Amino acid sequence: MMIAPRTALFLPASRQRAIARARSLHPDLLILDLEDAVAEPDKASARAAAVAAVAEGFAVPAAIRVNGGGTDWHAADLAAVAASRADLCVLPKAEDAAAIAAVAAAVARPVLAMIETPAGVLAAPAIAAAPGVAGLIAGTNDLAHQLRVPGRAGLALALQAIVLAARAAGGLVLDGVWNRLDDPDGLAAECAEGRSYGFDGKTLIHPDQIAIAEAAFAPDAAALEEAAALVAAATGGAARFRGRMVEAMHVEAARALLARATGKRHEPRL
Ligand SMILES: CC(C)(COP(=O)(O)OP(=O)(O)OC[C@H]1O[C@@H](n2cnc3c(N)ncnc32)[C@H](O)[C@@H]1OP(=O)(O)O)[C@@H](O)C(=O)NCCC(=O)NCCSC(=O)C[C@H](O)C(=O)O
Ligand SMILES: [Mg+2]
Repeated sequence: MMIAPRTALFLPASRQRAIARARSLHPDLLILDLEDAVAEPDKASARAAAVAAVAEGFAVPAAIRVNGGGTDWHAADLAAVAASRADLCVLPKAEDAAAIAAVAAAVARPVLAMIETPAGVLAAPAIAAAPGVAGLIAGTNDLAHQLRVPGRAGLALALQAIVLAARAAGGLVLDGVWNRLDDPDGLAAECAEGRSYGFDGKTLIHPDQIAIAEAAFAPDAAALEEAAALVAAATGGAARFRGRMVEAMHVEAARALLARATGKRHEPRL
């Protein structure tokens, strides 16, 4: 089980300047994209660039998002990831648990499955529990498109189903991207909403978004102080703590919060 990223930055593997810039960035995870961010004529060169980039190394863990099953590039992408030094593979438009297990076996590293179609949402519990799947990512652009909803409000049920499926399988779960590059307040608000749904972190598309999402998903000082006090005071069974009832699950949640806050965020435990 890897420590869940709070911030996962997508970048097109076809953009050398973005790759160069990413070397000095510190999201919890980089995702070099071969799928929708890359135009068809650039697919092969982007694949080679992604493999070269992860071979050179980044300061943080790096994933490669392959093209989906049924596309002309899928098999070559999987072979490239399998032979690469990528920490993770991201599979878009996941819909079938058995196919995803086969992808995880082929790339021989953990897979983050993107849930971004109605069929994917309905299959999310089986996908999250499939062998080799470390967690789920909500693909909100594709999901809104396919559900024919104009905005995030119409995604609420799907987003909560994705969180539910990931948690039931014990995996991590990341929220979708915020497209409006010039609206940091909107990003912060969407991060807060995603956190309230239970997401561990957010996928991002621009370096300027990293600090905003990191702040939104990091536990604040007051929460950490309270968690430490609760763990110290824990006696087992029901108890009064600062005016409220606490039981074992509250102590467990406090311990998890403290562990997450002190975890080495740039070293995934795979
Ligand atoms: C959205 C962008 C195309 C905007 O690009 P641009 O206008 O060039 O940005 P800036 O001029 O503000 O860039 C400033 C410098 O930062 C570098 N940069 C920009 N974006 C990134 C990045 N993501 N990672 C690393 N570095 C980045 C630029 O190169 C500039 O540096 P320099 O060249 O040295 O001056 C662009 O931000 C972008 O391509 N973003 C990522 C797009 C992407 O990966 N999309 C796929 C994932 S989103 C998705 O598909 C989710 C899901 O599937 C769904 O359905 O929702
Ligand atoms: Mg998508």
